[in-house]
Amino acid sequence: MEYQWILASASPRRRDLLNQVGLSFRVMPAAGEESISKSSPDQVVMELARRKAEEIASQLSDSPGNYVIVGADTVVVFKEQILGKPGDEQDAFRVLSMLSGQTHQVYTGVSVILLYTGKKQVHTFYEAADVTMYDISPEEIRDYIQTKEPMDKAGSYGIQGKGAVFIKKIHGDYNNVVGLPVSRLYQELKKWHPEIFKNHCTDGVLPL
Ligand SMILES: Cc1cn([C@H]2C[C@H](O)[C@@H](COP(=O)(O)OP(=O)(O)OP(=O)(O)O)O2)c(=O)[nH]c1=O
Repeated sequence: MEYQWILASASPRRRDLLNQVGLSFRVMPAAGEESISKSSPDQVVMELARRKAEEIASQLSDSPGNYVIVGADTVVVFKEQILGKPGDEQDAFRVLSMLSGQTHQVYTGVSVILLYTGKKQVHTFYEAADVTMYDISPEEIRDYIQTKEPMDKAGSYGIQGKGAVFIKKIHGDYNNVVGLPVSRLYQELKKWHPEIFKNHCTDGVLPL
């Protein structure tokens, strides 16, 4: 069976990560209703990821063909607070001051919807990692915010960008912090529906 892969995300980082592993896919960003009632971080990221994938699945439900739709959501968690993207620069300053010198968690939820021959199947999981930051001075935080890099990122930093200079150590999957745990995604899908990789790898390396 032939599948078309769809990344239900506007995140350039997620697009880069899927490209990195050689998948061929189309991007269809979901508007994503990101408000959610109070819940644990793992439930929050799985629910938000599922909503993004569901939104695109409903747009494609009348289109002929078979689809693999991938949605994801990333949050930072510190002392039981769930931190998404900063509301403004002041908020980014507050968040980075809080994370300075501390260890926080990054949760990414991933939801995959398979649409085939009129059927729908959903598989959702999450991955978490610990990230420890060096002390960051108020001046460094101000300079970093000037770069604008924090503004579209959960926890107000990008480990893959200039924010790398603040990272002391990480325990877990680096790509999970960037926004998509591609190895876990691959391992989950290989178990769930190995045939969906067929003919979808730009270089023929993936399975297989
Ligand atoms: C912690 C961290 C997050 N992020 C990013 C990943 C996500 O893109 C973003 C969290 O916001 P999300 O709402 O997960 O994703 P998004 O709005 O960018 O894209 P979409 O909803 O369309 O899928 O934070 C980094 O790029 N680097 C980091 O180190």
